Amino acid sequence: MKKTISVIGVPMDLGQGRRGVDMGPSAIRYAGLKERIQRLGYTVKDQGNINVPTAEAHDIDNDSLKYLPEVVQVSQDLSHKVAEVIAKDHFPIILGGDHSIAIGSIAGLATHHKNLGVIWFDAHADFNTSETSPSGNIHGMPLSCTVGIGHEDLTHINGYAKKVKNEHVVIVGARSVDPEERELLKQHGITCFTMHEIDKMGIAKVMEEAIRIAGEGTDGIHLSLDLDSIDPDMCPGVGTPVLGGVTYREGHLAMEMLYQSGKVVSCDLVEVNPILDEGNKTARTAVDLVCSLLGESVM
Ligand SMILES: NC(=[NH2+])NCCC[C@H](N)C(=O)O
Ligand SMILES: [Mn+2]
Ligand SMILES: [Mn+2]
Repeated sequence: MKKTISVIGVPMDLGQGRRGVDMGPSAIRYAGLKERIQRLGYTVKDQGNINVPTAEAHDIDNDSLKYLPEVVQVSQDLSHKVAEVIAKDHFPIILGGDHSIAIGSIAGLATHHKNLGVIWFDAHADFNTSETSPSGNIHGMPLSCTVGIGHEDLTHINGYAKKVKNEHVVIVGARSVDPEERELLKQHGITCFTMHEIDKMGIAKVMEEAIRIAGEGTDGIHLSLDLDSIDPDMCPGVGTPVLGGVTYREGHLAMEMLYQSGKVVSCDLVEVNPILDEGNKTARTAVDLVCSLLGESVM
């Protein structure tokens, strides 16, 4: 029996500065997400969207943690929704929105998975705190929050910090890390496979290692897939594009290997911004990749 997939939309744009990423859930749905996954033999339940406050209706009170109270509220609501579908043994696919939503998705997963592994597929490390962030944008901070570093309101969703152990977190695809963020990663022992390692070792070896780090001794892997990990030629519709990314085929091989591991319990698809896109190409790539994650191209 294949698991039921629960789709949860989070039209969040408060974690970064560019407008349009709030339309990510619509763009990914429009690219045929539900139909494509159903064709693979899964039952798909769309849970609709989490309510997100409108940027124009709120002021920024703190320039080093922009829209903090609003992001905290959405994280809490999303966490509840994810916990609810996980309790039914569904596989959640959470549609962003900017990457700050991963704070809520991982908090929700952690209610059930006491020892979760996380693969953070991203051009960035998203390991800043308000002290190291050059922008004050919370989408640059969700991974540090998840391991318990950062502002208490963000780290303590559901009343406790450290949803994931440092040794079970791995970043893949990084090529734009801020200097102090790099120091924090080292200090906290987070494994990071940059594009340099992918070029040298090959994506297959990198994924083998990543699956071992996030999968061994854990009760499941959460894939947090930032579409800016993929090269801008296939994913131009993202707020913070960085040249020299993961190719389309490397991305698919990574997803196929994750499927074969049998360890993945959930995923985020984040940072799709249709205003910056070319004919919904980025959302279509997101759907293609998630289909590989769910076994589309493995015989
Ligand atoms: N999820 C993302 N796209 N994050 C980009 C973060 C960019 C930069 N490191 C910052 O902290 O502002
Ligand atoms: Mn990110
Ligand atoms: Mn990114």
